[in-house]
Parts: sequence; structure tokens; C-alpha cells
Amino acid sequence: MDAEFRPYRSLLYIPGSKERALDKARGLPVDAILFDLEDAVTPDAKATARETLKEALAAGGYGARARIIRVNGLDTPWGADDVAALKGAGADAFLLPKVNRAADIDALADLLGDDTPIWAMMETPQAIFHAAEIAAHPRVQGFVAGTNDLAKELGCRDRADRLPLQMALQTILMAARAHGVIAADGVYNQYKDEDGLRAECEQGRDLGFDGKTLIHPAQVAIANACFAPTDAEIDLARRQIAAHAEVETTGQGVAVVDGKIVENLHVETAKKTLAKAEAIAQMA
Ligand SMILES: CC(C)(COP(=O)(O)OP(=O)(O)OC[C@H]1O[C@@H](n2cnc3c(N)ncnc32)[C@H](O)[C@@H]1OP(=O)(O)O)[C@@H](O)C(=O)NCCC(=O)NCCSC(=O)C[C@H](O)C(=O)O
Ligand SMILES: [Mg+2]
Repeated sequence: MDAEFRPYRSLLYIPGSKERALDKARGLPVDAILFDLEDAVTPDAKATARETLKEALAAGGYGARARIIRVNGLDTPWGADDVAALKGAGADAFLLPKVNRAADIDALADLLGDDTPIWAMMETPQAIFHAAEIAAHPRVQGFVAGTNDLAKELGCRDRADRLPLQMALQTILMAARAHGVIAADGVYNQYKDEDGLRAECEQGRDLGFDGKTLIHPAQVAIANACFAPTDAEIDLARRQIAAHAEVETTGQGVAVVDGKIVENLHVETAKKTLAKAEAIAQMA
């Protein structure tokens, strides 16, 4: 599926070392899988995780889900070996953790030696200050907010409203939108707390994120629902497009729907809503 139209409502991390989870993902309704070789894999399991993941990708069965491999940082003992082992294994993209500058993207691109898209974990203070230059890198396709690492770096408290993280989250979004990059929100750690997850998904959706990164299958349905256009939004989009088209025939540029003005820019948003709904329907 073309990355421009692909939905990214739910992006599920799967430890590269867990065969059972790698298999289970073949039947989960996720938009993307983040095959993890970094934090979810212990140092002594790194080498076998590479092989386990390579075999899972070779076996296939992941359908339309985007397959994204998170390698270890290139300044760790494992990063370069991860790339050497997994390049050419059929991933749709590689995700680099602890990115600080655009030069870090160059380093991964050099090791890959092909044109596979690169995603950046935005999880260090340096990354937030250099968000625009990272997003502008021609190889960067997506950003993932690393809210655990950001909280660790900031020394902030874990608050339900994520107030201490708002500047970072919005900077990630601004940079992503300035350069046409996909933006995925961070994980919600209390994976058995559905209400908390729903509230955080709603906040991420309100801010403008494309979707949420997840750590457990039980989180998928909530993220998929929150980041999809609702029936009411689809209905409104259709009515806005129709109403604007009608006034245009009379030489006017402004329609009114449900008491609110509809101009060209609203029509663009409405068309994006319908395109997103269509892309989601194609994933089913
Ligand atoms: C959190 C977990 C350790 C819980 O594992 P477990 O106790 O095994 O869960 P369940 O028994 O409820 O599992 C039920 C079935 O679901 C499968 N499963 C579990 N998790 C996943 C998954 N992520 N993907 C696919 N399938 C999964 C189990 O195998 C069970 O299957 P079955 O037996 O067939 O019924 C565990 O969920 C887990 O390890 N999650 C991933 C954690 C992870 O990836 N962490 C790293 C990413 S988050 C991060 O790094 C943050 C970021 O960098 C930042 O800075 O913020
Ligand atoms: Mg992290």
C-alpha cells in the first residue's frame, strides 16, 4: 500500500525475540507492526532475536500491515549488526531509536545502502530541538514519540494529562506536518487500563497524531477506533464537500453547514477524512 494513503492508527511493538507474539500479530487488526530489537529485547537475547525476526519475516503472513523494524541505536554494540542482519529481509521501514540529529539518519541510510524509508524515535531533548531538520531529511517517513524516554530525560512526573510532555509532542507534530512526515504518539504503559488508554488516544487524536504506538494486543481496538474518522465526521465531510461544490456553481467561495462556514481549506480537510476512511476500509 502507498505510504501516503496507508492508515497508521495502531502501531504495535512486538519483541523480536517472542516467537508466539510474532505469530499472533499475523491475525491482529493493526495498521503497522514495530518489530523491536531494542528495549524489549535483553542484551543476551539480541543475537537470537535477529534470527527469530528474520525467520518470521521470511515466513510472511503479515498482509497489508506495515512492517517496521526498530534496530538498536548505532552507538550501541548491537545496532550495526541488527542492520546488517535485517536489511533486505522485507521490512517496509527501519525505525532508529534515540535520534538526536539528521546526521543520525544519514548513518543508518549509509548502513542500509538502499532506499528503505526510515522512521525516527523522537525521544531525546536533542531530537526535539532538531525536530525540523530530522523531519526534513529526505529518507524520513515517520516519527514515533518515545514518551518513556522523554519523561526519563526530563525527570517529569507521570501525569494522566501528559502536561510536561506537551511541548515535545507538539514540536514533534509541527515538524512532522511541516515536512509531510507521519506522526505516531507514544505508548500507554498501563496496558490493562482501557479507560486510561482511550483518554490518551483521544488526546493524541485531538493534537493531530496519525495513530498510537501500542505494547499489547488488547490496546489495538481502542486505538483503531479513536484514530479513525467517526461516522459523524464522514457524514459531515460529505455534506461539506457537497455544499461547497453547490455554492461554487453560483460563483461564491463560502458555504455554511451546521452553522459553520466551509471554505476551500475545509473541503481539503473533508477530502482527507474521506480518503482516510477509504484507506481504512481497504485494510479490513
Ligand atoms: C507487556 C507484555 C510483557 C505482557 O505480556 P504477556 O504477559 O505475555 O501478555 P498476555 O499474557 O496478556 O498476552 C496475551 C497474548 O498476546 C500475545 N502478546 C502479548 N504482547 C504482544 C505483543 N506486543 N504483540 C503481539 N502479541 C502479543 C501473547 O503472546 C499472548 O498470546 P497467546 O499466548 O497466543 O494468547 C507484552 O505484551 C510485551 O512484551 N509487550 C511489548 C513490550 C515492548 O515491546 N516494549 C518495547 C516498546 S515500548 C518502548 O520502547 C517505549 C519507547 O521507546 C519510549 O521511550 O517510550
Ligand atoms: Mg524509548
